[in-house]
Amino acid sequence: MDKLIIEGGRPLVGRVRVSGAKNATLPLMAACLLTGGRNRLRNVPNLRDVGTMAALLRELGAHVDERPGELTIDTARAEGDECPYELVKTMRASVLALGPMVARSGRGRVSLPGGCAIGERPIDQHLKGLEAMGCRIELEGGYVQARAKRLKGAEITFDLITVTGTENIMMAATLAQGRTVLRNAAREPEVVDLAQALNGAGARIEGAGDSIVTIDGVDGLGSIDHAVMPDRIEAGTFMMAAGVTRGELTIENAQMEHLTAVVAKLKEAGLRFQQTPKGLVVSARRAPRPVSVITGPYPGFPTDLQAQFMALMTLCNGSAVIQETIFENRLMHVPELRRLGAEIECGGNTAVVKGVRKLSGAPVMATDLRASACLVLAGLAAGGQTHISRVYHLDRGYERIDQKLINAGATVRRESEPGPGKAH
Ligand SMILES: CC(=O)N[C@H]1[C@@H](OP(=O)(O)OP(=O)(O)OC[C@H]2O[C@@H](n3ccc(=O)[nH]c3=O)[C@H](O)[C@@H]2O)O[C@H](CO)[C@@H](O)[C@@H]1O
Ligand SMILES: C=C(OP(=O)(O)O)C(=O)O
Repeated sequence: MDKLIIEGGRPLVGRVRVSGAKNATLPLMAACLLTGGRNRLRNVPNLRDVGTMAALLRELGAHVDERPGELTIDTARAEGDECPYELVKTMRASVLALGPMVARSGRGRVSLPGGCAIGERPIDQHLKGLEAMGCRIELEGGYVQARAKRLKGAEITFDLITVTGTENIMMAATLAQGRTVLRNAAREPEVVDLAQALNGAGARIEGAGDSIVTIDGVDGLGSIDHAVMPDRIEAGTFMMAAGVTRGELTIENAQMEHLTAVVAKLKEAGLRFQQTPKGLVVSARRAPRPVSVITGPYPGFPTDLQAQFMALMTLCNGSAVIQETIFENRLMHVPELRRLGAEIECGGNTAVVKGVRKLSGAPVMATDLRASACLVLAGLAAGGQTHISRVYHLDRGYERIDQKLINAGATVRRESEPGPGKAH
């Protein structure tokens, strides 16, 4: 297990480049199962989760060739139909293989993902969608088993907005017989990226990015050849890094249109944004103004940036209220932020952050991916040394973050510490 040691208290100044999005890459990799051919994904981030999804595809019989920034995934022989517990327990997104497996071969077995640090995260909506398409679902021995002769198009209204649920059913529907209409679908840009890649391979998906998505099933797909969209959560994290250290970062590859709600809040807090030929320049000169946020499905404020935003607000000149509405247990960074000197009161899923003048370094522990990013930001702003243990969480979703921060002037060191690793 690695830990990060950050010598904080200095502004970050320099350039950072945003990598391809984890949350777009994982469904795209699963989508390759639908094609039964040789697929190419570009702008792929080098992340632990990408390695796990590659291992899962290999387990199913695919040939995966990993090169820097690129994956070739040949699914001609991917006849396997079981995603085992050992892989699913380290990455919930493994469930994205279920829809494609059933669509392709009429059967799929996936270990039930179960809860994780941020909440219970059931998959009932994925299963409801598959059942509506004619699947028989059985739960047995901790596994979900789905079977169908050929999936049939259906009208499906999700009870709540689910990102991977929308992606799973959208993928399954591409090879179903007839038309599928998804209502109350997730509108996240990663859903759009997936639909574009599938349409490029011959799928007939309309409306991705809206809450109603229509998919006309086809008999087969050609190959996927697609460049993964930039990671909007990583871009947002860097914006907040500039803000919390009162520095100036030139962020390359940031897509502002995916971050409208976030940029609006950061501007309210006093951060400055300037689009230049070299990238998006984000800067801050003084303590942020207090700004309250409520997380919501896209285009709302993303839950995956809530913790990092809280790190920024710990140094605001007033009080900010931060409310998490997507996951029931996603404020675990609060006690760790307090260890760095933050003043935060929590009630249920709401945190009231009373800005302090400065944070000071301390040993802290990362509990999940975005909580880790929040602690990195707070550590960069805090005077003295912050030791962040369990950074394997961070490595699930941020490509070489320590190196990127060092390039922007941060003093960060990675050390290994004894003990077993666990992803969730
Ligand atoms: C790989 C990936 O893309 N992960 C993202 C995806 O996760 P993921 O797709 O797992 O998250 P969902 O959008 O499904 O979850 C939203 C809420 O719906 C609930 N729910 C979901 C499905 C279901 O069948 N039943 C149910 O009750 C969840 O417990 C949660 O409370 O979207 C989340 C919300 O933006 C992000 O935080 C994750 O980074
Ligand atoms: C919660 C996240 O990811 P996952 O859905 O893969 O656990 C995240 O990216 O913040």
